[in-house]
Amino acid sequence: MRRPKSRNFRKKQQLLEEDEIELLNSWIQSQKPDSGSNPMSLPPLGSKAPVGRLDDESFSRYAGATRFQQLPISQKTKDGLRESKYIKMTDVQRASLPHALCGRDVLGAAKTGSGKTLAFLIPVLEKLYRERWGPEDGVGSIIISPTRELGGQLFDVLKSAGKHHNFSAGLLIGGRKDIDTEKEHVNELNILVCTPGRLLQHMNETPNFDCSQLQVLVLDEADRILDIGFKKDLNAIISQIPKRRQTLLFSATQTKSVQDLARLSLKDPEYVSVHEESATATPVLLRQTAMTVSLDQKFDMLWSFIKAHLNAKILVFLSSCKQVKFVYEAFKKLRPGIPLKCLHGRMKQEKRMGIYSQFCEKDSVSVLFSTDVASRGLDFNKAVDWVIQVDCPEDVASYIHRVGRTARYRSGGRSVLFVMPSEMKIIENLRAAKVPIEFKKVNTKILQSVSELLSSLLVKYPNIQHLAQRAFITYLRSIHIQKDKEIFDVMKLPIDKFSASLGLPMTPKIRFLDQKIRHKSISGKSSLSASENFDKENLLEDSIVEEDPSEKLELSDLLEDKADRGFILTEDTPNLVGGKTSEIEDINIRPASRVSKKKKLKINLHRPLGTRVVFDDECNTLPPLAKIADTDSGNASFVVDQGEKAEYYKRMREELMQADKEDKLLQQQRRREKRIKQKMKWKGGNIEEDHSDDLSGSEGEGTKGRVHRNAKIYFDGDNDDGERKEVTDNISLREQEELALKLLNSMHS
Ligand SMILES: Nc1ncnc2c1ncn2[C@@H]1O[C@H](COP(=O)(O)OP(=O)(O)OP(=O)(O)O)[C@@H](O)[C@H]1O
Repeated sequence: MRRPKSRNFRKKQQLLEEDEIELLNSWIQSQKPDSGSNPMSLPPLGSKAPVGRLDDESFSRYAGATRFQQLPISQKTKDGLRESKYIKMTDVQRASLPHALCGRDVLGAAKTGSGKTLAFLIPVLEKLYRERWGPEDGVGSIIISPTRELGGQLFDVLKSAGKHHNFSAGLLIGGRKDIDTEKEHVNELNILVCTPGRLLQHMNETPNFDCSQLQVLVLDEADRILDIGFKKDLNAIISQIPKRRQTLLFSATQTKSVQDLARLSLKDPEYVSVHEESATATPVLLRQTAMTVSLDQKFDMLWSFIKAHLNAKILVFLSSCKQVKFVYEAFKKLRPGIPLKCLHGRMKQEKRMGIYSQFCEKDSVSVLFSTDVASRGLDFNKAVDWVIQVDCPEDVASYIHRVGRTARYRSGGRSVLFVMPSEMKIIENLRAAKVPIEFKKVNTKILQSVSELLSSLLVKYPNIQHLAQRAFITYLRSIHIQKDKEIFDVMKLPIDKFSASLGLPMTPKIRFLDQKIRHKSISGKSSLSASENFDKENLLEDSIVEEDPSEKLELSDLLEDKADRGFILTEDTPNLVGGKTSEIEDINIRPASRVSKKKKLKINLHRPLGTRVVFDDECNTLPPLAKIADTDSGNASFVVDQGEKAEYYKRMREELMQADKEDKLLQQQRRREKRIKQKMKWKGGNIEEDHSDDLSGSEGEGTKGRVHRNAKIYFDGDNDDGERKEVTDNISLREQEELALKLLNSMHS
């Protein structure tokens, strides 16, 4: 704990601060274009030297500034930075800080991991400091992040760089239960780090929420926040904050859309793009590889990769929550020999944060399966060795952010992109965007097939089978809804093979695809049926693999080099099992003989001829029990026992027959009850109406009397004809006679 400072000390400190603020303010004033001095002039866009010609004398001493200590910023910020080990500025910090400190709007673009966070946090702290912002002034700055995890990370950096300031700051992100406590205190906060949804919630629900004094608005990952997904929220937020403010937008893939900038009412923004002229759009120390992997081999490839990199920290991107859940749960059961984790938007917030911080731990090796929630901004303590993109990113920007989770700030990293033959256009796009990606063919021979293990697992664990079905559907849907149809065409996918590769006993029905196929054949674009179409694609894929001479060359290269057998990449793969022969043996590499892909696909086929497919109540297929996995014993092993299989079928059939019988009985029972109810109703209603007739005493009074005399009175008007008939038929003759007698009696009396 700090000892309370004496009054004299505090006074002295205050005077010093006042002097400092005066000095900083006069410096800022001198940078204004109409101040008579030359405005600070920065190099043209994309210049390699971030801070170049600075004509103004008062500013010249900052021209060559390379360290934070040399900047015209408060001692408190300097101390915070020094203690957090931030000494030298990065390019983007050197280029943008002078502008941002002068109060200008900035559009900052720089590669992933290049230090953009401090480039906007320092100006926030400085602006509020110079304005002598205090608790009574309320919200002075809002920093918006697209994801909760990134919000948390920004908040941590803010806390460490700004620890000597007296501002109050809060992290407002969705999924937190303590919204009421937040509402009580949000007006006392000076700096809000938030996600758009939560901020808007406070704007709409928190009484007296006031940000009318806002000084600085920051959008981290600006292009993401400005895109369609956040459009409504962001527009609503912007409409509630003052127009007179400083706005800082940062991203590795910055927006240049005039419309976006107009939405934010930027004033002559400075576009600071320090790497625009760089030879590559991605970090220099990032080595990027792409390889063709057919859809049905993706999981084999992923499994083989993980098994070959048991000492690495690997981040794996998949396209949907369902994919992530399935791969995580299934691989966990198969125990690859490395801790597995998963992160997606459907998880509870505490769990999400817990997983995120566990994965950040420096020395732990693990695999994190994630959706794009982890694709932007997250630093993971600079500790990720590999980024694997199992599913193709939706565009180049998304690719750049995903791979940017490794090779951050002076550290190296590697990435692998699995591309399906139908998605090859993405490689062209990436190269056009200056992404240096090396293309490698896969050595399918050294792939370990996981599909067989999966199909056994699905038999044993119905919940995983359900996850597999969901993963299958959502993956196809994710492709179906992609905008870039040149890359993503669901009709080109080997759907049956994909289903088999997930271990599913048969391909689930895909409604949206059926419609698409029907539409296609009606419009005459294709005379092929769906399966014919897919078969054609499959054949195409096979022929590509079989006939490519370059692949043959690489295969033989690989086979000669034993160190590379652990995995698929040629040349140097630093995180390979690395010469540890015992581990290489553990990997259980397939024999090196050339197995044609077609043959392999046959092995993957999960529905042998003559297998009966059994459906459950919800029309899901029940597993045919091709194999039973004994995964609990640690290593997944197979028991391919015919007797056991037959026993399984018998049991299944008996269970189904029993269920059918029970269903029929239940149905009968329900019908009977309904009949009785209706009869009772009629009888009760009749007596009641008789009584009412008695009371009215007049024949013509009310319809009820008339209805009684009508022969077809017995049934509820809501029932349909079919049901009426059924009930009529079921009233016995005796009952009808009784009824007629009753009616006659009532008429006579
Ligand atoms: N001046 C600096 N000196 C030392 N380390 C720094 C400096 N600036 C940033 N870093 C470190 O570099 C890493 C990346 O920084 P940051 O997260 O700000 O990058 P970014 O450009 O925002 O990346 P992304 O585009 O992925 O969001 C962090 O670990 C951060 O602590």
